[in-house]
Amino acid sequence: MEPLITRLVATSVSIANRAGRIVRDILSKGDLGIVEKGKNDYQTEADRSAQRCILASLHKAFPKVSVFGEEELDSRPVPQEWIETTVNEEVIKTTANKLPDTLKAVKDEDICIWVDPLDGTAEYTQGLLDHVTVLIGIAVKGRSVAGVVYQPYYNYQAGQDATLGRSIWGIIGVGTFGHQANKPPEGQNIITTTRSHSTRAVVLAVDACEPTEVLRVGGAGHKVLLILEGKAHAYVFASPGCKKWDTCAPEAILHAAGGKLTDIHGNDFTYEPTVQRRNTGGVLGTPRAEDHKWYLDHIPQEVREALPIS
Ligand SMILES: Nc1ncnc2c1ncn2[C@@H]1O[C@H](COP(=O)(O)O)[C@@H](OP(=O)(O)O)[C@H]1O
Ligand SMILES: [Mg+2]
Ligand SMILES: [Mg+2]
Ligand SMILES: [Mg+2]
Repeated sequence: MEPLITRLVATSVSIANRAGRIVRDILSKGDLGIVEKGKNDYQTEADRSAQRCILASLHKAFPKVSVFGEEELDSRPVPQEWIETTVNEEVIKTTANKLPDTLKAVKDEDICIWVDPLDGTAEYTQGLLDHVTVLIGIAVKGRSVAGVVYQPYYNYQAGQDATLGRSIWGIIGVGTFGHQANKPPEGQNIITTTRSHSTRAVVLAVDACEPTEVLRVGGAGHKVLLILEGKAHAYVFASPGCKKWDTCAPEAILHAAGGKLTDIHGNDFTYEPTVQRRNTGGVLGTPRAEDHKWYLDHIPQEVREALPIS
C-alpha cells in the first residue's frame, strides 16, 4: 500500500473536486443562504455543504486523522452522494518513487488537516468566480507538507467547450502539479493583496514594497496561484485576518514549488491541533525563497509592531 501522505493527497484531490461541484451547483440554483458570521465575514450554503462533504469524506477514509474546517456546523448526517471515496491515480503515479523518506513513515496521529471549504466567499457572492478555491492542507507535526487547491470556476469565461475547474496539488520534496509554472516578469514588482479585507496597515505595507502594480483579488488560495503562475511577485497581507485553513494548503504548494510563505515577520506558520486559529502576524508569500527577505525588510516598523508574532 502507498504511504499515508500519498493516499491522503490522492483522496483529497478527489474530495476537493466533489466539493467544488457542490459549490458550482449551489450557485447555479441561485439561493446562496448567506449568513453574517462577523463584520465583513460571510458564510453561504456552499461553504457549509462543501465543508460537510470534505469532512465526512476524509473521516470515512481516515477515521484516526484530525481534521479542522473553517465553518462551525452541527453534526447532521451528510447525504451519501457527498461522500467521495475515489482516489486520484495521477497523484499515486506522480508520487511513486519521489516521496521523501521523511514523509514515508508518517502516522495518523502526526497529521492535522486544515480545510477551507470555500476560500474567497466575498468574491463568490459577488460573481468574481475565478477567485474561489477549495483548500485542503495537510500538516505533519505542525508543519504544512502537502496541499490541494481546487479552483472550481477555472476557465469559466473561456467558452462552453472549455473544461471547468482544475486541481493544483503539491507535496514538499515531490513538487507542485496542475498549473503552469511561470516566472514573474522582470523589471516589474506586481503585488497581490486582499480585495475585500483592506485596512490602513494593509495599504501601508503594500505601498512600502514599491509595487509597479497592485492586484486586489479575493482568496488566499487564489493569490498563491497568481504567484505560482508568474502573475505576481509577492502576496503581502499585513492583517491578522487570515486563519490556518487559509494558509495551510497554499503554503505547501508554494513551498513545494520553491517559494516561501510566512508571516510578515518572516516566521513560519505552525499547524498543530491546539494552535490559535488566527495568523496574527499577517501573510507574506514570494515565488522564490531568496526573494522573501527583500519584502520582509520593506515592511514598515509601525506595521510590524501592530501585528503580533503568531
Ligand atoms: N478581516 C478579516 N475578517 C475575516 N476573515 C478575513 C479577514 N481578512 C482575511 N480573512 C479571510 O482570509 C481569506 C482571504 O482573505 P482575502 O480574500 O480578503 O485576501 C478569506 O477566507 P474565506 O473567504 O474563506 O472566509 C477571508 O475571509
Ligand atoms: Mg470565511
Ligand atoms: Mg479562506
Ligand atoms: Mg472559507
